[in-house]
Amino acid sequence: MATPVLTAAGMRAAEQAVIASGVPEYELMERAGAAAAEIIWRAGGLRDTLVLCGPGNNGGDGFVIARLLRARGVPVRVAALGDSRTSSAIQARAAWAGPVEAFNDAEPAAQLVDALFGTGLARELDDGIAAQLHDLVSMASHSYAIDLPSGVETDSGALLSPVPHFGMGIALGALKPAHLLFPAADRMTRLVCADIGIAANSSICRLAPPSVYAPGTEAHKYSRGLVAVVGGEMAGASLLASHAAARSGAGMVRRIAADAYIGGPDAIVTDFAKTATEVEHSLQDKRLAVVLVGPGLGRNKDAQARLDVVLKSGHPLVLDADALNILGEIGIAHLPQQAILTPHEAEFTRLFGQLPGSKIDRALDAARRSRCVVVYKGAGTVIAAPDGRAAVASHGSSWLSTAGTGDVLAGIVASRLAVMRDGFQAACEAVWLHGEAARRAGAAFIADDLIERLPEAIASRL
Ligand SMILES: NC(=O)C1=CN([C@@H]2O[C@H](COP(=O)(O)OP(=O)(O)OC[C@H]3O[C@@H](n4cnc5c(N)ncnc54)[C@H](OP(=O)(O)O)[C@@H]3O)[C@@H](O)[C@H]2O)[C@@H](O)CC1
Ligand SMILES: [K+]
Repeated sequence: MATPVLTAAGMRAAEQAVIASGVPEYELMERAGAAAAEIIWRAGGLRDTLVLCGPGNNGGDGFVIARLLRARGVPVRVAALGDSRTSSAIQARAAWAGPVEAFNDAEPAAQLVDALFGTGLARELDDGIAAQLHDLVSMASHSYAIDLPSGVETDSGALLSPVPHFGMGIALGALKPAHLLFPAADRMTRLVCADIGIAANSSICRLAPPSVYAPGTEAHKYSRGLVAVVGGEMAGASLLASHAAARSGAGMVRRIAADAYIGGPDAIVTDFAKTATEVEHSLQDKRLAVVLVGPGLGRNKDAQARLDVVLKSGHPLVLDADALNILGEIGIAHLPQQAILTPHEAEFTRLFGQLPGSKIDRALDAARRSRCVVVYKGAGTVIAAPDGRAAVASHGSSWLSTAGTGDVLAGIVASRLAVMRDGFQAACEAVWLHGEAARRAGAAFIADDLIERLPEAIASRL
């Protein structure tokens, strides 16, 4: 099941709904503290522990954690940043029977629990606080960020001040955008989400592993989907995209290009189309399920003419690379509805300008404006649909930052769209399969290696 992602305001609303149903706020704090203490106990056992508590409810969680770990025999010290300011945090502090040290004077411990700030962080940490937190985390062998690492902005994943790298992030009740968006997501080596009995409903989810279906017994190449990849005069990128599409489940792939290249897998048919009129003629095939345009298209007048006939073809479209760059110049008014766009950061800005908000907000805004599914690529790829659904991918590999991997992704998107026809689902499946192929390819791979791993990635989800 997809894990929901809630903003700070969404989390407060979910919390208020539970409180309105008769559960006291302090009970939620006890649940949160108990769930986190259980995780820490399992990971860290009887290690010497220092719990850092802030002034709000995140600090309140810290006092509960300290009390429950101590009850299990863990040697625990608590250091607080001033007085507790909320009624629940005051109650949790009162239930902690041990001493409370001043944060600035706290000595390091093998295990460090950061309960300074969570979703209520309003501004950057003072330099002294950030430096002390950094030192204590780096001197611990085990470190845990309660709800969020102190210093990250909940909704955007930005670092408001320097944030150390934690061994584990323990999200309370639901994931927040900062658990998946970079740079914050990179500050937690492992991430777990503790259930505290809050119904977290959201149209934004973490990208989940898909269920992929094998073709039915009646299937044939056209029922499984014929994908056309429209390229230009340079073969490489459109070949990569075509090859990736062929390895991702489509029944047949046809490359429509102006280059004279005749190598590549024999299963891929190349239509030599020197002019836009010839491309137009090739696209008149009613059996086409999806057309991908962009990889290797080029940006000259001829490329624009080719793109133009694709946009007018009436087929479901996937637009990538040079197609997005040309659209960035001529404007998104020319886009047919319900296409899938796969921009990286620079292409996204060219298409939509500088939009405000988090990467999730920007992707959703772009999807609404363009009435297309938007796959906003990069570390923490966000897939957004015009109806408000969004999925955030957090399991990509940093080795994906190499030439041609975008062409491969575009090919997978086109192929999954040909197989299933739902743009948002197809894009989600494609991003997951691309990430999984990268994980299986290991280190220092090239785009071609990813394609070879696609059948295994698909097989793992059958
Ligand atoms: N939602 C839920 O369902 C549940 C939530 N729970 C927990 O509650 C947490 C949210 O608690 P929260 O709202 O009290 O905010 P929190 O993060 O403790 O910080 C607020 C305090 O810090 C202060 N402050 C802020 N920035 C500062 C800075 N830079 N430097 C210094 N001070 C700064 C701020 O002061 P102010 O801005 O008002 O001056 C205020 O006093 C959440 O993450 C989770 O752990 C669970 O217990 C149960 C279920
Ligand atoms: K924290």
